[in-house]
Amino acid sequence: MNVLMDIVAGVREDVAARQAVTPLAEVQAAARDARPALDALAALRAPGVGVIAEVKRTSPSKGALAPIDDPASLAARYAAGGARVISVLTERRRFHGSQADLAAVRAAVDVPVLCKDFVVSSYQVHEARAIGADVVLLIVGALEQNALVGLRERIESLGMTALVEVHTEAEASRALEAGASVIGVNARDLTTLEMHHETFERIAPGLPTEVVKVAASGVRGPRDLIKYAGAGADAVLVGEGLVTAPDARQAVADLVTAGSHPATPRATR
Ligand SMILES: O=P(O)(O)OC[C@@H](O)[C@@H](O)c1c[nH]c2ccccc12
Repeated sequence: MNVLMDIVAGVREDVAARQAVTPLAEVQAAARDARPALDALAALRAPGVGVIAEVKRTSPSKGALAPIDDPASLAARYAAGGARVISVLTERRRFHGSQADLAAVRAAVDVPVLCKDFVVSSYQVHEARAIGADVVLLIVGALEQNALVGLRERIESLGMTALVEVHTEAEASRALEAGASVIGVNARDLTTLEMHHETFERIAPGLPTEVVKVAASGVRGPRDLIKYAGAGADAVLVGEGLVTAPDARQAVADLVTAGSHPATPRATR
């Protein structure tokens, strides 16, 4: 079994356990009561290369990255540095995240918050909305095409934005066919956990201009952001490089500065 399928199997078990405690109707009601979602699409389309800063404790490839005792305060530092969106890993088994982390972050910042998980059911989409998520990740490689389309529609019908993640050209075609307006290209192959640094440069030029393009994984500093910007990135998604930085606010600010420099492609567009 590949890593992605293994993670998804665990997620399905966790979702079934939660659903046995809290039925869908209850989560749907909570989603309806939540404060309306923020417009992440507009935030990502603003001039300059956007920084999506991630709250990430652990990863399956690297193990423990940083002990994050207070996700809300980390997120507040990211926001102070100019992060356009805050991503929160909510997956429990491999990433040691939780929905409580996202709820805490949501309460601490006023920028859009991304629920970073392995979403395979509409139950999870309603959960994400109920805890205040504005953006939900969908991983093409984890979903059949009809599920991808249905989940994308569900996310948008709740006023949220879907960030549709791909790692290959074939997945990018599926994302477009599913109507994605924001596509993330992950440099890491989630089935093997290998990094392929050239993935974004290969795939992004084939995407329509109106699609918001996010480069994910492996961004350690301004040089990487500038490289991705040159290949057409509208935003970069950064986890490890920020959670391990001595000063998270400064580390985000350095990326934001690089992304708004007049010489950086996309800075003035
Ligand atoms: O820590 P990094 O190398 O900056 O990567 C962040 C992000 O791209 C990574 O966390 C990620 C990208 N896609 C995912 C899907 C699920 C879980 C995690 C991810």
